[in-house]
Amino acid sequence: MSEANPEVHREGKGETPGDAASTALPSSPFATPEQALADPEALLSLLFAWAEYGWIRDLDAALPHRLARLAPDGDASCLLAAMLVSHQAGQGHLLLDLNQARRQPETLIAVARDVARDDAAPPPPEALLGRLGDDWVNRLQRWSAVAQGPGASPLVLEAERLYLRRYWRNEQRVASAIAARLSTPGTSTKDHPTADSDAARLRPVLDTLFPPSDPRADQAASQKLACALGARAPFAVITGGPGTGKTTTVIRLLALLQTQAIAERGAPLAIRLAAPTGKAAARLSESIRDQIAALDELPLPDAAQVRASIPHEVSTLHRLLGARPDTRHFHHHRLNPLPLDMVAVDEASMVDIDMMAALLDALPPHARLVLLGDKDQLASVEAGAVLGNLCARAEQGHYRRDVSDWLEAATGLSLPEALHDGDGRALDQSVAMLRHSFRFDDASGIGQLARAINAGDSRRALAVLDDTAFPQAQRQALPRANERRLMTLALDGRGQDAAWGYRFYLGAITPRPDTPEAGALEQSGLLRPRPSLSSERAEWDRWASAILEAHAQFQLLTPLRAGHYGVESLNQRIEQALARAGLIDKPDHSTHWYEGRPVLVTGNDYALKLMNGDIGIALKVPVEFANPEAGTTLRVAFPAGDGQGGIRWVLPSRLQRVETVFAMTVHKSQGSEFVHTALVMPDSLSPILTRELVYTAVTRAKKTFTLLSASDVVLAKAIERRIARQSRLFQSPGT
Ligand SMILES: Nc1ncnc2c1ncn2[C@@H]1O[C@H](COP(=O)(O)OP(=O)(O)OP(=O)(O)O)[C@@H](O)[C@H]1O
Repeated sequence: MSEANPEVHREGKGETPGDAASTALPSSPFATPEQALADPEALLSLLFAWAEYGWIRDLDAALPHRLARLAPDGDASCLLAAMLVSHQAGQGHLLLDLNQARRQPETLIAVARDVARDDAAPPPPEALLGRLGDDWVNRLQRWSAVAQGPGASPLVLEAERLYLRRYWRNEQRVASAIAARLSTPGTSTKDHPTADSDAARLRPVLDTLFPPSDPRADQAASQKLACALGARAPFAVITGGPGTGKTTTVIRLLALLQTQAIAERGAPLAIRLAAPTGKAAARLSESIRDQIAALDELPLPDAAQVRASIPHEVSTLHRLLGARPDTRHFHHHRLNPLPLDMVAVDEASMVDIDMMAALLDALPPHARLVLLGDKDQLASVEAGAVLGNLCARAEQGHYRRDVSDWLEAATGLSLPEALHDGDGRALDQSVAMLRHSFRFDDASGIGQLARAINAGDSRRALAVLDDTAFPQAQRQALPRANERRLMTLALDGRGQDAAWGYRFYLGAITPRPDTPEAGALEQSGLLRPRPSLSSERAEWDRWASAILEAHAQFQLLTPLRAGHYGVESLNQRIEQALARAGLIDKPDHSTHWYEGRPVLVTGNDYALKLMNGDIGIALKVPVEFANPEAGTTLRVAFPAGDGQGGIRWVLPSRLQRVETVFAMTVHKSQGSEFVHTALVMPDSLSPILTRELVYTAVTRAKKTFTLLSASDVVLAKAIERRIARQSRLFQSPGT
């Protein structure tokens, strides 16, 4: 099933038609399918009509247009394939499966049923695809724009799969760089211990990090095994749901590797931690501080040196690789590799194929790579599903007997029989799955809900949401006409069980005495009086920091950008409701900036040190701190991410790429967490509604999740539908 990018998807396009018209009527201004397939010019005009109808992007129509000039020997079916491969890339797929395109054309391009039946509309894509003969592949093979492997042609054809060259090259680069790490020769060397003696050397350190006497040793067993696997080979993936201890495990893995390096080489490894977005990097920076501090309690040899050698900061991948403005190229690459022995990347599900290829390219061959992430979350916004591909077999383990024996020697733990596989692939031996959530146990509604969604069990998911035994996960019906219910949730949250809406943080900006939120703010220590104009900057920082923390209590999520339940409309309607309730002062439509406006940064800005995903709040502060004469102005307060509660104050006029964020797309919420998260599900099906999307939304909630759902059917269908991004990365046996 194809998946849509929220940036281009319009609500209400509906399901793809199963029985679309196969020919246009004679009165139609558009070419018939036969005419379009017989004449490249007619096809190109039809493609532009499809773009106008919003069925494909302008970009998708432009590629065949360009190739028709560059390589005029291609016929209309070749140009159609070029459009489709571009369209597939826009949907996150690395390739176009020609076989699928012919046999299930309706799965490729979503065209609303009513539009497809409209006689005035152009013939839909499947009317053409259904007419392509078996010789489509041969025609493509003969086209000069296509090559069957390395070369300079814009397209690559490999066994009935057509790629844009960039994606083909990057898929190859990622596959071969990982394969090289999986088959590192001499794997029983000091650097890559796999021999039994190495397992014996790891054992005491692993037993210190995960003491068998710990009352939670059983729950932490998969963490201990993951640590051992991570030390065994120069490539490892650690996947697990929310709160399963990915951060805990990676910090202990670093402690293990550094303990060994210090003992054996006399010096620690050069290690960096990275994440795909600024927000994810800041969140990891915060949680590793606690994890590193927790190492203090363990009697590790050379403890102080080990702790000091674990990075305390996390950078974005862009910064690690040295992004160069306005190009895809980085400062570090194969010829100028990073001076490192190891990189660990968190939130790896958000890393697309291009970034993964750039990272592997920039790593020296000896450097270890550890990827951490939740395989069940949405894939990257850009093309590829690298973590998903790597973890496709993680549930069943597939560990070979020699590896499980080695693991037993290193950890003292034996693997369950079900995770064994005599034919396990090389990659399987480097993938560890954490199976116990320390945050959401069996009694937790969010844990139960996440499990039901992952199992594709929509009935169970609905039962959990309706079960009063699980108050942390609830749902409310959302009839389209019932705007009040939606706005009550946005403003007040659930009211009970301290699950607040936006009234909460706005109460931290302008306190309203004797309101329930004032009491709750007071209790949580977030109610600070607004500093006086003569106050020092530190005082304003503390005030803003409390407001940002109060803001992180609640976030409304939606799958869509456009339409009634899209972010744009929701943001406007919530702003109006807040203004009506006297909670914000936004005089009219033309006023974009007002005190309390929460904004989301939508692109990295290195000059301002703001990263994609950062959230800030506009606040009225002195023009000059500690100078009451200078008057006041609006500035946007962003967390400085310094671990000290520092604030970066930015003038609104300097912010080029921000949007209001009362509502946020689920895609943009990846890498963030909020105490109470609410998801609005639209009332009609669309390809964007998938299991991964619902799971990602639910797992953004730290304590409470509310679903606003217009239709049980839409929710059930979404949970049953999986994203299947097309790529060949580690998909075939023998890898
Ligand atoms: N072995 C353990 N023993 C006790 N507590 C643990 C253990 N592992 C993790 N925890 C606790 O569980 C919580 C979640 O752990 P952690 O942050 O490492 O998980 P995560 O998978 O990285 O979470 P996230 O979903 O935020 O990515 C933390 O409070 C952590 O201290």
